[in-house]
Amino acid sequence: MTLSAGGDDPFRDPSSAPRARQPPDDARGEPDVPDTLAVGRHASLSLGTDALIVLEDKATRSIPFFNILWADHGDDGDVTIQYAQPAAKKSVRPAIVSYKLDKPDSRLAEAWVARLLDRAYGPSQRQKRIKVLINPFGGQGGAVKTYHKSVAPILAAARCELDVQKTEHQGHGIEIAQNMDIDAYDVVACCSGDGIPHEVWNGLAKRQDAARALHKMAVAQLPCGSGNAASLNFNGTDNPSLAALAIVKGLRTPLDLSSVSQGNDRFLSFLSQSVGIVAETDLATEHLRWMGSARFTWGFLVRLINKTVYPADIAIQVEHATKSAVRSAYRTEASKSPRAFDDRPVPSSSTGLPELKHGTINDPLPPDWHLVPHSHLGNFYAGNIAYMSPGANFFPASLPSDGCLDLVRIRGDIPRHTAIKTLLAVENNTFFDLEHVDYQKVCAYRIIPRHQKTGYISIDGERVAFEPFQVEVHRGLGTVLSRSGRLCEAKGV
Ligand SMILES: Nc1ncnc2c1ncn2[C@@H]1O[C@H](COP(=O)(O)OP(=O)(O)OP(=O)(O)O)[C@@H](O)[C@H]1O
Repeated sequence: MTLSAGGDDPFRDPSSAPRARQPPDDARGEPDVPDTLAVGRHASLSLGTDALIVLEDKATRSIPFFNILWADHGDDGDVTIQYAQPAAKKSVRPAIVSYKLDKPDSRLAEAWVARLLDRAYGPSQRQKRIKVLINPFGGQGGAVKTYHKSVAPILAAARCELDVQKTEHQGHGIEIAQNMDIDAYDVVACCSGDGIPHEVWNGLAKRQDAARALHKMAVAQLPCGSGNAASLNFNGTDNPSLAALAIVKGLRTPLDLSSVSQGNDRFLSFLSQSVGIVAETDLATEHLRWMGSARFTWGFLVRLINKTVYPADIAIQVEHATKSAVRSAYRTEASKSPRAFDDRPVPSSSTGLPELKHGTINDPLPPDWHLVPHSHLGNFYAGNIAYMSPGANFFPASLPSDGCLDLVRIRGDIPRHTAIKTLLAVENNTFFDLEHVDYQKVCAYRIIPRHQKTGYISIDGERVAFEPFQVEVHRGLGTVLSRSGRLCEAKGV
């Protein structure tokens, strides 16, 4: 490769080019720090546009700033950089480069390391204080091993403060979140499936200071379960080591949470609510676990081919009724630049959960709502975020904090070939535009199943009673860490 001496070219040969210098930042009183550190006769470290350029013996390699976990300098001026190095099977593992400055200068090393960390973290909080919850029974039961092998080394290299606890029984995540010291941590990271994040949000919701706790505590997932939608959407991966890196670099992001009112209960949902084919496929195929993810496809096909219908009466508060309105709402948000800071006001410690604007399922239907019979309903599926499972971007227009759920309704009596086309369209990202897929943005609804004694209702992937329920969205009530600060890591519309 020919090395040029161009000013901004990250691949320039620093030994032959004049050192590029950043103007001093008078406001912060930073010394004049060069982009490039000479660390040997034929070696240098340069701050490029998006990456650290390591030149050694005329060979260059670049380490994206996103992958830089930490950097340190010693009194003698040596510099040590820890980063997440790509490894097999789309994963990363920590690696180190360590160099001595040509001329020991600990002030220069300190200032350069500070600049490197600024580039590496941007507005993301460094050295996050993380409460790690590990569900030893999540997924195939490998969460403890996965944590120690793939996750902990990344978090430790990034100098995160870690407090690790295993969940010991069902509902333990609720208890832990309900009683935790929210000022001692920045993040609760769940080494689990989607079940523990669901529990954590519900535990935070039970506190006297629910609004503050849900605002303060970012809930993240280190994917170790059978359903890992939270990580797919916010970390952009279901690989545990890459998810750890995404959490290290994640930006605080407001997330809508919905209240579900059923019987005399009120609880929070962060992911989805489904009645009909998706709920039944998810929950009634446990005995086919040996099939792996094929169990969903199989369960789906059987019900599609039988043209199963799930009649219900439904009342909806619609926010965007047509696909063009939904698309335009999505594009307006997606065109904004990444959100660097969480600009929501911090709720006081005496603020609990928001009041229900539309009452509970036991209250009369609000006066402006209308129950509409859906006698041929096949699929009622409300989603808060895009991916429901790998390759299943069911809600491509979803926005984490638009105050809406994306609601999909499909009739159960559509022709079989159309139904199969629908299934394939989810994987091909053409689902949204299918004519027979009704897709709206809604802020509240009530659904009452009819003419069925038993059946399946899934809230965030967990089975609840087969009874009427009502849902209302609370805009930006919860907090996650995401890569963009405002969107899911999914192809939009
Ligand atoms: N030590 C434990 N023993 C039994 N159950 C537990 C334990 N810790 C957590 N759980 C329960 O495990 C359930 C599932 O958790 P999680 O989402 O992590 O795993 P999963 O494999 O994705 O789930 P699923 O079994 O729903 O597919 C949660 O309801 C949680 O309460």
